[in-house]
Amino acid sequence: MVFIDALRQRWQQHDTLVCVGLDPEPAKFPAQLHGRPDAVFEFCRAIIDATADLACSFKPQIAHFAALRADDALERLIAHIHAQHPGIPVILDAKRGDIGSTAQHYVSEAFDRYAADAVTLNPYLGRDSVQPFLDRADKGVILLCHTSNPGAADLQDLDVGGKPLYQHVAQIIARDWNTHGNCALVTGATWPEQLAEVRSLVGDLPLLVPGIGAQGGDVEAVMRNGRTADGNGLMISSSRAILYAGQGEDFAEAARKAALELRDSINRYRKH
Ligand SMILES: O=C(O)c1cc(=O)[nH]c(=O)n1[C@@H]1O[C@H](COP(=O)(O)O)[C@@H](O)[C@H]1O
Repeated sequence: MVFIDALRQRWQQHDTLVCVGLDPEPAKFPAQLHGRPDAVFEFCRAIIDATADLACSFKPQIAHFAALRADDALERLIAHIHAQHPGIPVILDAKRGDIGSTAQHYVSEAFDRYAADAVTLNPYLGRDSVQPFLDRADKGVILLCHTSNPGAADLQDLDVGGKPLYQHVAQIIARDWNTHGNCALVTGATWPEQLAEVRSLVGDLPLLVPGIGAQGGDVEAVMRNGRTADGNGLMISSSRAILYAGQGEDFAEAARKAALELRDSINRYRKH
């Protein structure tokens, strides 16, 4: 299914804006998984199965797998999501961005090798670096606009002709790059004013909002400033606060409880 349609279906029919981030860190795994050869797969699969009905999307972060030589586990996890939880889109968080000929290989990596439904990209190299992704009209292209980290302001807030750079990024992508309707933007939960600015510039464009949970973003501020008029429009992602909510045998249930609490706290602010 087309990424954006799958996402809308999750928002509306499954009543959730929660994006479950998959950022495996073996040192934080529960004791029963320590030393197991396929621990990354087993840990993430347990989280996926425990939270699937609460998720509008899953977002594996590629460096967390590649650094562990667990690319194969990532492939199998995405295949598992598609087979066991069909209809839940997978966002490969890779933050790619390179000249067009190399970008073609990143396209194959994300969509052919890993079978992701969407990918995160850095727009710094400009339109031609993103075009091979935009051309895959059924896939989501999620571009960094105002990131969640403290250093986001260093470049993204620079004044360019009377307004900050991130506002140009938002406008150019929404107006010029979104010809197939498959673009979305990353706007961190830790910058609620900028989130409101972006929402006012891009209409109903979907926004991926990391920074809730471990980075301290506030759900109410995100909802007030980022939701669309119909109470949707957001993929509010949380990784560590869900994945490592519990360290014991019942880690998957603890993760489910954390995801449920996040979904419910978001839903309190969807329609007001
Ligand atoms: O593109 C992202 O997902 C992303 C963008 C951003 O601005 N900030 C950000 O934290 N992320 C990612 O979102 C996840 C946040 O993890 P937690 O802070 O544990 O919820 C990490 O995988 C980050 O790489």
